[in-house]
Amino acid sequence: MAMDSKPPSTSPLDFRSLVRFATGRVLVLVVALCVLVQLFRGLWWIINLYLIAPPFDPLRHLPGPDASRLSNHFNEVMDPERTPQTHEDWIKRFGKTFRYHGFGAHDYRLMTFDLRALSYVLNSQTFERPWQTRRLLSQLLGQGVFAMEGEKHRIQRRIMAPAFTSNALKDLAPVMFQKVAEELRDRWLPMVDDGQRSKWDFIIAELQEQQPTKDEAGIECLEKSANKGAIIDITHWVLRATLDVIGLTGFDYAFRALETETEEVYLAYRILFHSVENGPDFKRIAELFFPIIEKLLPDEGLRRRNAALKIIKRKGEEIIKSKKQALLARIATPKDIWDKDILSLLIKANLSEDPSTRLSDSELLDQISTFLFAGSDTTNVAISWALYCLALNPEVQTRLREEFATCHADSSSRTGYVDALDSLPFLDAVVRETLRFAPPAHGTIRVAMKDEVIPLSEPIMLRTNEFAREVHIRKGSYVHIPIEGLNYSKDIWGEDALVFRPDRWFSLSANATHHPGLANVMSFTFGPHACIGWRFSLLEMKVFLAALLPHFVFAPAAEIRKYNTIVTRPYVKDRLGSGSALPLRVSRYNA
Ligand code: HEM
Repeated sequence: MAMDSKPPSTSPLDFRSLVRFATGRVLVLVVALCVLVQLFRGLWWIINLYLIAPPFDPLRHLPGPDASRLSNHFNEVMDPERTPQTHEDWIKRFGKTFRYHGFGAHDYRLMTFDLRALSYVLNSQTFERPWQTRRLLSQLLGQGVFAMEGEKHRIQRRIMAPAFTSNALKDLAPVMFQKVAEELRDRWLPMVDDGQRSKWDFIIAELQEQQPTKDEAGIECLEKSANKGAIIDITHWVLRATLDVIGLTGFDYAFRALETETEEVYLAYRILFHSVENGPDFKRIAELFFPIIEKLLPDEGLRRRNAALKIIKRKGEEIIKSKKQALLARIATPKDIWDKDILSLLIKANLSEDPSTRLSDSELLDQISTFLFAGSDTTNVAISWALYCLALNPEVQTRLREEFATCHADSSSRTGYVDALDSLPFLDAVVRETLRFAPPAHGTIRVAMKDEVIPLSEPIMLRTNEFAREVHIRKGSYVHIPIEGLNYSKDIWGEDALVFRPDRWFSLSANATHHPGLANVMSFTFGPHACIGWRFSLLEMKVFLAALLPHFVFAPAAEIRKYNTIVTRPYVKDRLGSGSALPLRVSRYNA
């Protein structure tokens, strides 16, 4: 339709039309200008990102693998099936500090295995978690400690620290960890005795028909234990147990996940776990950068996730309310173990009169989500990998079982149970070796908040053929901290770093003894954002192994591969679509 652009004539009535006409024109002009400005900004952003900024990025001088304009190294640095080989190759070719490419040739990212550089980055206020990581986590967990930086983060850590001291954990262990671990054992005993069959029996039979396993150790174990016991999906059961543990120890809340899988908060968490298990697809990644997509194009997965979050929020509010009342009513009584559980500490901070340490109701709720998630998913994976490593190493399994037979807790002492477990050197070695060999978090990222210079312990040769003792990095650049790569570093762990060998913990090299990582490994990182729950996890792993190993023998049932979806999870090879699973053949141990 043709537009009439002739201005109307000027009678009083026409004057109003003229004003309307002019206003309309001005509005169109303003909108067009705004669109133009935005287009120009977008264009400038793209030109700057791809053409102007890269030639001035100081990281371009670093050695490292090259990528073409649109390719990237994400698979090389994030796929745990490839990273050990990639890291080894890159360290050989480029040294301990190099750069790789993120979203294309323009995107230089620093990766370093130099412990001095890492200490600098992880301890410095200049390097924060990138907003993309924080947004991803806050979509699931709200504004908990994971999403915080600066002063607010420091205060939240200080509030929660007393819940994670060795003493506080010693009180919780026998009551909660042990109780749940023994319940898991009691659930498995009849399954194993009756040779109960699950969907994994059929899937594995099908896989073996298609492709018999070639792994000699696997074949040997399979033959020895064939048709004994039951095939149990370890991750499925251990996640139920670890959710029960963190529910009871952290929040005095019984999911009863081991007993029955019907409790609504448990089911809501399963939906959340499921939403991360299969890794983010293209739409989820796009939503991270442009949250408006979520609103414009909601999908079934998003609706399920939001419904689950609503249930968690409602239940969380109920838990907080009843715990607040109980705490206020008990304030006059002598302190008991609940004074130091996570929720009591959070509620005390919520009730605090000091505004600098007070947590708002919504912050309190978000912390609950954070701890339920961080405290169950990671330990589930850690305990599952421990049982997998033992299944592949029957001699280690036997030795550990023999050590448990020598362990007797002093039941008259408050800390007797934990002290007894802590006195078992081989158990400690197996737990640390599992965390080194199969770290639940494959890596982490920091972003420079301003231009910075990172010191190095060893000089590097730049592409300009000059030596450098420091790396210049500009605001907005990413630093990739390769947790698994550092756990496999031959410099620190020796030539057999890629082998699961708990005995290494009895003769550590100087580099490993002085390792800055918590528990001497990189798995919990270090610095102000390091894992607050590291002691909790070590103890939980020990308690579960102590409850299970004296009763069961674990053997491999299928070929397993690692896949990274927030944490490094086990999957059955060629059955990735079935979700994360670790089927092991579990049989009774008869002494
Ligand atoms: C084997 C089990 C675990 C592993 C491997 C693990 C690993 C990690 C890692 C690597 C980080 C730091 C990430 C970074 O630097 O960007 C972290 C942070 C954190 N972890 Fe763990 N974690 C485990 C268990 C737990 C448990 C049991 C809890 C709580 C009960 C917990 C709570 C947290 C919290 C709250 C943070 C954020 C700390 C902060 O930002 O200040 N984790 N964890």
